[in-house]
Amino acid sequence: MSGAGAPTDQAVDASGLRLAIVAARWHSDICESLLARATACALEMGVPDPTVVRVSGALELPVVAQALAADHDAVVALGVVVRGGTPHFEYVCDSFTAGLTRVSLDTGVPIGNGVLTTEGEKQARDRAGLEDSAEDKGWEATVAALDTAVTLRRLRAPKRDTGFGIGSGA
Ligand SMILES: Nc1c(NC[C@H](O)[C@H](O)[C@H](O)CO)[nH]c(=O)[nH]c1=O
Ligand SMILES: CC(=O)[C@@H](O)COP(=O)(O)O
Repeated sequence: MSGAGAPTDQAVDASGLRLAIVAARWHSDICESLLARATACALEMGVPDPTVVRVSGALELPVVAQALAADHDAVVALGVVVRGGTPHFEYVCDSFTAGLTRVSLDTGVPIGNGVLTTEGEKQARDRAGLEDSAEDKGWEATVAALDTAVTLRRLRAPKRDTGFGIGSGA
């Protein structure tokens, strides 16, 4: 069953965080649903005003995600890649996936991957958070990115001086 084992009911207080969403235009009706669900999730998690930009296809997602990471605390990448009749599907999927991971590690900014990679349109629609979809990958990618950003904010916060360190005279 698709989505089995995914975390459920994740709630994140991401208020104050800067979020950007970059969405591809291929299979546009499905992409629009991914984008609507990502923005709805952002609002629910305390981020009512994410930056939203569009690119042509999945291959263009990493370079724009990299630019957005320069001044945002989290980025969500959305798109739909459906297998066609040539090996191009494999190259597109390998390229954008490796690209988004590299951007995240290079910049230290979480990149939520909400790009559907499917054998056909039905599988994509079933994961796009539509009325009759079984899964909501736009929402999931946004929760994951914001949850990670909140964790990083906590890890990177200056450590409080408890006054019990060496030489504190305590
Ligand atoms: N076939 C799909 C593509 N292909 C286009 C590439 O992503 C890229 O825009 C092009 O090769 C020019 O660099 N993109 C998708 O997002 N979804 C597809 O199904
Ligand atoms: C993922 C793709 O690039 C694919 O949709 C393109 O279709 P084809 O492999 O038939 O050119």
